Amino acid sequence: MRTSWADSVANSASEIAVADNNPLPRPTRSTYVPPHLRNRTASEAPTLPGPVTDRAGFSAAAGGSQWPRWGGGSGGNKPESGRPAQGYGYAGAGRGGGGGGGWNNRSGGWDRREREVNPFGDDEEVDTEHSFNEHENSGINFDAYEDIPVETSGDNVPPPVNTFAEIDLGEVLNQNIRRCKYVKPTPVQRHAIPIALGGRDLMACAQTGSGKTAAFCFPIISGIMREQYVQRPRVARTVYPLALILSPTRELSCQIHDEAKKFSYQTGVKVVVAYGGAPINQQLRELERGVDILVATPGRLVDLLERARVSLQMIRYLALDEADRMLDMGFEPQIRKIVEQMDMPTRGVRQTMLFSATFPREIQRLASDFLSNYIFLAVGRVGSSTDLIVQRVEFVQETDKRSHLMDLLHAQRENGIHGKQALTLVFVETKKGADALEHWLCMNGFPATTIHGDRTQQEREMALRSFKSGKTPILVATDVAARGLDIPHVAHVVNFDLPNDIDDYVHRIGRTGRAGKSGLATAFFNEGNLSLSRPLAELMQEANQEVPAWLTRYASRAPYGGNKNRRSGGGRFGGRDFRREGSFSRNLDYYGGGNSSTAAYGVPGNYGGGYAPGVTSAWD
Ligand SMILES: Nc1ncnc2c1ncn2[C@@H]1O[C@H](COP(=O)(O)OP(=O)(O)OP(=O)(O)O)[C@@H](O)[C@H]1O
Repeated sequence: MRTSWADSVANSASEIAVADNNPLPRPTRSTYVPPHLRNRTASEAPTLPGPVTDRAGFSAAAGGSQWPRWGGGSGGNKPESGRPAQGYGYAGAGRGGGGGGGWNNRSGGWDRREREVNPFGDDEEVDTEHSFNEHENSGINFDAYEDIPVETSGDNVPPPVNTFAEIDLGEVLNQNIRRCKYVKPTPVQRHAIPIALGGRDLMACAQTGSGKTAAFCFPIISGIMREQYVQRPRVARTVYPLALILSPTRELSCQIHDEAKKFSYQTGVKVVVAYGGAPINQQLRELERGVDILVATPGRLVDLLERARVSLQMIRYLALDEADRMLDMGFEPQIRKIVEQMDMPTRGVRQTMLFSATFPREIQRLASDFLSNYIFLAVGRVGSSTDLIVQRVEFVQETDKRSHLMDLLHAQRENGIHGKQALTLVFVETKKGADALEHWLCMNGFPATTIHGDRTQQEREMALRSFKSGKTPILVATDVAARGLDIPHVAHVVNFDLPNDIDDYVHRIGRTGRAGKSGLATAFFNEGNLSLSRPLAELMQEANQEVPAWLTRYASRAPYGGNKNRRSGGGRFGGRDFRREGSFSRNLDYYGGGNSSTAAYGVPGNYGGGYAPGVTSAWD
């Protein structure tokens, strides 16, 4: 019988208790000793593993742990891959080999830990059992993700886990996970975390709001915690982060930074963010205080690299969030520069993880340049939207859009369907259009603010704060707010102007219906959106939405557009790992509900190439 994520939530505390007392063979786990209590002898610091040929990667290890314990002590073995794979448990976390080295070689040592601001705002000890039983996320429909089909392809795919307790990320990180009230891993976390802990490169595609941030943050933080002895070069004013997380927008980088700070609280792992539009000196000062994980937007990072204030020489982990956006025409040259033309260890030496809710095949092909013997993971159909979001499409002529929006907002206000705190995010195509609509809404008694690339960073951040707090419950945005932003209580996303690309639509509507909550998305469609009619109708159908008859008629007449080759094999489970076009080995794993996945990876590319002109304007 399948165990659902939701059902398991209720039982998690007991599962964890059982896991802790389980007499069955399980990975042996030495007691985790916080870094500040460890013996700090610098003599045994290993250097960065040298480049390797292709890695054999994951293999079973004898002796209780399913995976080899390369991340362990100075006497431990290294993986063939040349970089550490992490087994269950700490295997001594490097201490067994004879004392160990310093905590990396950060200046400032442990004392800073004492001054670390508590990002949870709780200063009491976290009571494990109580915390796991607490349902802060009450109202979250954890079942919602259970019927999602999961596909993995690649060699020797590490098996998924069902609970955080099975993974053993380390007690401090576990405690932070409990503080976040994450009781069970989401499906993408169940699969991606073991893959990443196994040292494997990963291309992961999972629906919006399904917990991808933690899926890449946990293994990185845990990995850095294990690698206590990395000796970093000492070059005045240059810092050497061990992990780099790149994202396309400033706001998203800030959000990932905030999340990563929470997850790494009291682990000794330092997270710093660098993004454009904010004073660089302040960011430089932060960097100088020490950095293990650098979260950055590409533009600001290139600046820091060119000033030689950051070196990528010690990077062990590279994560690209919204990876398909990062590799599209707007960003690809910058990403290539950062990854291939600076001093970052080559693929195969570093571990590379790419995450997004959408992964057009042509972008997958590009992305494979950055990956080595990687595993492809798809949770749900690539580029699909979650059926937690009720999608409506209304035929509205350009000239009627404002009054139509007004009707929606009035109805929403009167019905109070979504409660007092309901926030509405309205997407428009241009920056000027955003300003004009915001002004008009305010004039008509609807407090609104706006976020787009022509606003200063300060204005952007203020707008976001004002929206989040409910002070201005309507945010008019360009695509700068389309990806990644996790804003609680967004009940309604309105596509006032539809995007040209269906993937952009998927990300936009994904600002609601997150973490198992439901949401509403309304789109205004007219003849100007013809090319989107077919992919939109298909997407809605796949997400079990009601497709208006008029949209079906438009779709049947429309040329195939609005789609960057997302859907190739047809059917719900078609269109996956682009390597399956060849005879790549694969492994399919279902949580039920999925249709047969054996559909051929059909039709060859009809990649239209590129994004609509102007969409990069708001990106960093
Ligand atoms: N295991 C978990 N249990 C409960 N909530 C979780 C869990 N993992 C993540 N979340 C919450 O789910 C929400 C969405 O997570 P996240 O922002 O990582 O989604 P995402 O998949 O990256 O979405 P997007 O594709 O839009 O970037 C966040 O509020 C996060 O705190």
